[in-house]
Amino acid sequence: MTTPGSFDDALSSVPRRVAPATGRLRWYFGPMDCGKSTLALQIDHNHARQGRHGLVLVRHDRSGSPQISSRIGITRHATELEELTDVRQLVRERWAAGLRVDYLIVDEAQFLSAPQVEQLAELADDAQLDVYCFGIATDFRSMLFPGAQRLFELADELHPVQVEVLCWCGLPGRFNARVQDDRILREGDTVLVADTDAAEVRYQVLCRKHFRTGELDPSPVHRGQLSLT
Ligand SMILES: Nc1ncnc2c1ncn2[C@@H]1O[C@H](COP(=O)(O)OP(=O)(O)O)[C@@H](O)[C@H]1O
Ligand SMILES: Cc1cn([C@H]2C[C@H](O)[C@@H](COP(=O)(O)O)O2)c(=O)[nH]c1=O
Repeated sequence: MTTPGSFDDALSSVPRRVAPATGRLRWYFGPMDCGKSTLALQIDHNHARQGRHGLVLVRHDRSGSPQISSRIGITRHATELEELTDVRQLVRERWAAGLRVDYLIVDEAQFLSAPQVEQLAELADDAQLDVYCFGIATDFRSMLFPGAQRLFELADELHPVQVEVLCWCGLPGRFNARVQDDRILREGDTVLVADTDAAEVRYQVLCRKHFRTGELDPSPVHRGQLSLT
């Protein structure tokens, strides 16, 4: 017996999954450039290869397009999440069209609102979807993004992404500094979509000491600005 309008009710008309889902909410986090989008695309590929059906979601990809783009060169179309998108509704629409949803991939998940993260937790619990979220934990001021904070609070699994991004001094970098005219910006909007090699405002991953002191690379050869010849 299912309650009309519930996930169980909506699920009853949907074809069975090929492989069992675990219904877990997973949060993969790390600084810019550590390989999160690459990992998101790899996980999607591995699930799809086994006949599982995923919904690939993104909020504010750097490319400006609704896609997940990895700097290693692979991209995949994704559904853009707007500020007020109800993720449960997106899944219900798939079910209503007779499509299966086994897992969700969400890139740039730091930009989600707290209610959207709660919706993902509900989908994991009540519809047993496997939910994989990827994003940076802290902003240019080293404060948690609201979406990241809610993920730390709610996720079943926390996964720091293993690839180290090095500060110019050689220490592992964890802080995403926002840089303009070779100075670290300490004030501004939380959301400013840009890349680590952008022209005007860019981001640079630093260790805590150099994030704190504001010291940027003293030898710009590391950023390809000097010729060695
Ligand atoms: N040509 C390349 N060969 C090997 N690794 C690369 C290449 N270009 C970029 N990368 C690696 O890709 C990673 C960035 O991946 P990406 O998924 O875009 O990161 P994130 O989503 O965490 O910002 C960096 O760790 C970088 O070392
Ligand atoms: C620190 C910080 C970052 N952003 C933006 C910049 C990029 O567009 C993304 C992170 O992308 P990546 O895939 O992890 O490289 O976030 C921002 O808007 N505000 C910030 O404070």
